[in-house]
Amino acid sequence: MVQSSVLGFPRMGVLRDLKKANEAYWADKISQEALLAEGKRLRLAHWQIQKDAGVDIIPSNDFAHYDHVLDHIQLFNAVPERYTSQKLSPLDEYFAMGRGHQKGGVDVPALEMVKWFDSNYHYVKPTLQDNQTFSLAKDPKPVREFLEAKEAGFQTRPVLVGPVSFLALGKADRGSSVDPITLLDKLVPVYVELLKQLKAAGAESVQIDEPVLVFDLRPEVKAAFKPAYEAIAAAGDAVPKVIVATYFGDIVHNFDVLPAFSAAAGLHVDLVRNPEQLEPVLKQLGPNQILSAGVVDGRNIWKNDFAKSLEILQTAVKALGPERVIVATSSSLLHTPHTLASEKKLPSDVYEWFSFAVEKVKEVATLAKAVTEPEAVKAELEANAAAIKARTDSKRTNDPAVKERQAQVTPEQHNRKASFDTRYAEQKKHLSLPLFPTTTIGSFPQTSEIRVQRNKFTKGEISAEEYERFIEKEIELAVKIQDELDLDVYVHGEPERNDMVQYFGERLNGYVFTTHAWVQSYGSRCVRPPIIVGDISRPAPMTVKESKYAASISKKPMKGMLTGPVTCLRWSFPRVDVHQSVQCQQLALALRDEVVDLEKNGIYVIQVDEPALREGLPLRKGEEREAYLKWAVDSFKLATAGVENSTQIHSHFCYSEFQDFFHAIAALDADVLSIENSKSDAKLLKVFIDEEYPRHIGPGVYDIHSPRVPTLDEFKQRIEEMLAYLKPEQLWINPDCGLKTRKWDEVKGALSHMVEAAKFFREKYANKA
Ligand SMILES: Nc1nc2c(c(=O)[nH]1)N[C@@H](CNc1ccc(C(=O)N[C@@H](CCC(=O)N[C@@H](CCC(=O)N[C@@H](CCC(=O)O)C(=O)O)C(=O)O)C(=O)O)cc1)CN2
Ligand code: MET
Ligand SMILES: [Zn+2]
Repeated sequence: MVQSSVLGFPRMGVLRDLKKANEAYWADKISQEALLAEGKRLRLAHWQIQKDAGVDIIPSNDFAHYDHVLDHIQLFNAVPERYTSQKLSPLDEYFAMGRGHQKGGVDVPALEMVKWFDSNYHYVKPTLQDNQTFSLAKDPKPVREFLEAKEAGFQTRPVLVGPVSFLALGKADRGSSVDPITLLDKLVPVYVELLKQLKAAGAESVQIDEPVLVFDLRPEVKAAFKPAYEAIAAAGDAVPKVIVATYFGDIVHNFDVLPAFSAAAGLHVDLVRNPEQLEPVLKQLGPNQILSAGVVDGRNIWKNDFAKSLEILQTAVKALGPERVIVATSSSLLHTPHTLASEKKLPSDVYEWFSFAVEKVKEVATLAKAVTEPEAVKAELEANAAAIKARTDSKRTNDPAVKERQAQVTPEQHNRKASFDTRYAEQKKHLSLPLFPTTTIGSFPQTSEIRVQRNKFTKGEISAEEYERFIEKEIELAVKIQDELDLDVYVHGEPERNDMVQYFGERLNGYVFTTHAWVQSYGSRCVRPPIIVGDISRPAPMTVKESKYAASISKKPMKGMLTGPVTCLRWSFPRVDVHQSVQCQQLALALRDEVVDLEKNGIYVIQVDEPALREGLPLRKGEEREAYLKWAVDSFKLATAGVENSTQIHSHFCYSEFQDFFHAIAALDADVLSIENSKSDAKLLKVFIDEEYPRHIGPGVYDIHSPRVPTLDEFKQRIEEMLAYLKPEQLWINPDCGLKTRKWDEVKGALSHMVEAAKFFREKYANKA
């Protein structure tokens, strides 16, 4: 029999229950016991969903209160001393690492959080010391949750982040220089001990995730697999059977690693991203090894094309026999929303095109049956074929006017009228900015009042005029606070936006949106990506009204604020029937019109955010990467190049790992870049000197993910460090990212320190000059 399996299930629950519980706990509104009980309720509910769907292999330990990599930091007692020394409860210590802790005399910042591969999920980076040791936490979470499931009648397969990936995804702590992979021999015994405990608890098999296998690996990392997996194999029957899981790419380029897994029961590969790896992978498997075939996409919301998946599965079954094939999701379903059943407002034709986590779980089970007993699931197969055909034939997808405009795009439209020197001279005259200009990245706190008013407006409980007036009041407040803080370039604060991508999706043709399709982004934060179903165009200006109003009441330059084409694409669920470059160019043309309209309406500083540019970068170096960068950069340029020299284009990136594609960042030709930097080594900025980057840069000086307010000295120290790498006349002073997740008192406290620090350096350098 072909079995079915799920690599991981979303954690939030139908109504973002986990988010609500976590946030209530952080606000001291519920007890630790109540929070843990809610976690348990969600785990049980999610196991039940999978069991009811007929899934054979159900995961455990895929649940996390904040992040699953963070779980492993605690599991291996790899918690930095600055947290352990606080003597917090394990749960509070865990949250302190995730989001910082500034309460009851304790003041520790969060660990660094970065993107999980090429997704919009963020994980907490293992942060390791020169003298790092590991040991197994008491009452290890994977064992506890396995037993919890078992007790409730679910036989599960625990999911673990593999030892090599755990280390390779980590970094040395500030002040340490250890290469994490050199710690492998210290970690492996702990790992083996954990596996033994799982076996003793009754686990027959475990899923060990080694997703780093899809990267180009350093030789040191490659070499780590053999000793790690040999040590596990040496434990023989004392440990469960191991399925090594990879996802988000192909592993063919790392086939020389596979002998390390010769004792593993099987291998999971992503056949949605890379169906072509099937044949070579089949040839690599040992005589008894199982293939877990990831055919149901864990990263999008489109209904599975059963005919296509069955073709892949049949090939696998032909080669291995039904007993050695498992039908699986391509990756964890963490990246998909909970259930389509919650969507009551989708157009009915479109509804049939989608499948969220609950529905995908059923797809996996249906496919597993269909491989050997198609008659048993005949109705499901027919319904699926009909839905796929309906989408292919739908008139929704095609807009000839959009195609026509795309055909007319010229190379010149991608370039500004003059080079940076000329532009900057005009901008300087026009904007009269001081040395070390201060600004923020766009959003100000999305208070619960803002959300409540928006919710009322959406439900029709207040009129459009009332809502508009409310938003104007919020903009007035933002301007007033910026006056008081004495910032140099203002923002309107984005109070009217539910999300920087969803907001634009809701104002563009070619999109549909959901009411409940939340996906975890980090910790308790979720996004509701809009869905691209057809050709995209802009029926009317999207942001002009708010920006114009903000500018009218501001005495300093007001920055217009847009989300760039690549980010709109990546943080939506894109279509799968048209290449992403085509969708991106459509978005770029819509945004180009918006940029020009803002300028026409007196907005002379315009920020076009592209935080997803890096995330979209193909995971491996090579042709695919260069092709992506070409269309991604072109889209940004097409969106922004329609303005006069005197209009200043800013762009924003919330990541600092741009060393490996710096040429693309430079090619954007943005007048000012703001980048996340506060948690990274200022050394990363060296690339700007090395590459003689001529334009202006604002490396973030304030970690906006944490409620913690940095001191004035911390700001000064950070700016001092940056000045070792950047010229004073190049430097802007700003936070890492937008401030929507912060509270006003945190923002006021932090920004007043930030402005004071900027003024300190302004004075210092004025005296020098
Ligand atoms: N798409 C996207 N990806 C991103 C980012 C981003 O900003 N957007 N930023 C980076 C970090 N990620 C982040 C992701 C989410 C949030 C965030 O704050 N999300 C909000 C939801 C934002 C939203 O869509 N809000 C809606 C719905 C708000 C809501 O919960 N309404 C209540 C009703 C109102 C109430 O009573 O509170 C409900 O629906 O139940 C709105 O404001 O209109 C949250 O989790 O709380 C922040 C950062 C990277 N990726
Ligand atoms: C994730 S990047 C966020 C940029 C946006 N302008 C904001 O300030 O929220
Ligand atoms: Zn950002």
